[in-house]
This record gives sequence, C-alpha cells and structure tokens, in this order.
Amino acid sequence: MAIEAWLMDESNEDPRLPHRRNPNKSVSLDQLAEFGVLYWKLNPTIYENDEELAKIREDRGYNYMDLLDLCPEKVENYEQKLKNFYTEHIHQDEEIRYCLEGSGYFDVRDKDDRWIRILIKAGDLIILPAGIYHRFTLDPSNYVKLMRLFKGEPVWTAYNRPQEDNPARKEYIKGLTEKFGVPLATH
Ligand SMILES: CSCCC(=O)C(=O)O
Ligand SMILES: [Fe+2]
Repeated sequence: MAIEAWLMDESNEDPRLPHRRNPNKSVSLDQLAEFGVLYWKLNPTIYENDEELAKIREDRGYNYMDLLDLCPEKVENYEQKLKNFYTEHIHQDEEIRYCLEGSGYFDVRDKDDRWIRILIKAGDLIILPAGIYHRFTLDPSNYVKLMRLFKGEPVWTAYNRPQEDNPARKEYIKGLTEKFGVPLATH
C-alpha cells in the first residue's frame, strides 16, 4: 500500500483524530511530490541491513542517523516536545523521517496553504523539503518509533510560523512560484 494522505477538515477537535473531510478528499503521491514531499516504502524489519535504505542514504548524502522512540518513558520533556512538534514550523534543511514502528500524522501545507494530513506507518520514509510549513502529531495508537536522517551535523531547529523572511522559506516559495506561476498565500 502506498502512503495515505488527505485534505484536513476545519474542526478543532482532538488533533489525534483523522480529521478527514466528508466526503474524503484524498491526496496522491504525485500531488505530494508537486510541492516537494517525497516518499519511499521500505521493509522496516530489516532497517539495520537494508540495501534500499543504504542506497537512499548514499544518493542523498544522509550520513547522520538516530532513532526517536516517542513514548513518555524514553523522551525527556515528552509533553513539551509533542506540543512543539504540533506547532506549525519550518526548518532550513530537509526533514527526513523513517517510521519503524507505530504510526502518526505529518501535516503539511499545500501550495494553497491548506493542511494535508499524511498518515505514517511502519515502513514509510518521508522527506519534507526545507521551508515547507508542517507539524506532527501522534494518532490514537499513541506510539511511534522514527529514524531521523540528516546530511552532516544534525540541526533540528524549528522556526515557527510566520517565517516569510527566512531564506529557506523564500527559496521554497520561489520553487513553487516557478512551478505553479501563481501568487501564494503568504503571511
Ligand atoms: C516526531 S518527528 C516530526 C516532528 C517535527 O516536525 C520535527 O521534529 O521537526
Ligand atoms: Fe519539523
């Protein structure tokens, strides 16, 4: 099964609920790729010895790797971290996450500034481009184990919205504008 993504509804209910529209408006891999979100399906049970993963890491220069086991026993300041993850932000580098166990939601803004919700399950590797507004939440399963990849010394700094003067944001918007040739909602 490929990745599953959909346009979010507008309700303010618990973020961990699916927040699908009625009827559901699904978003395809091709649509995600159009605004720079990339995806691979891998076999999470062999991650320590996976040639496909090794190839992606080599091709894209991801020499850094660590594991994030997102549960209260293993993460310092668990509640605060979750809160920060769900605060809309960008980074100056790509965000690369590979789900090894559990599940969760990455929300990204599309080119029209609407939230797209992406369900991440074991085996899903996702790359968010530098400068894209996004956030993360656990789902009702309440658990995820993620591999974090990075090119060079890792920088996890999150810049909360608004970031329209941030060079990474400007670069991202420039790419979108060249592709779609339309003014974007920016604020
Ligand atoms: C739990 S990883 C995803 C959260 C996030 O956006 C980040 O770490 O910057
Ligand atoms: Fe992030």
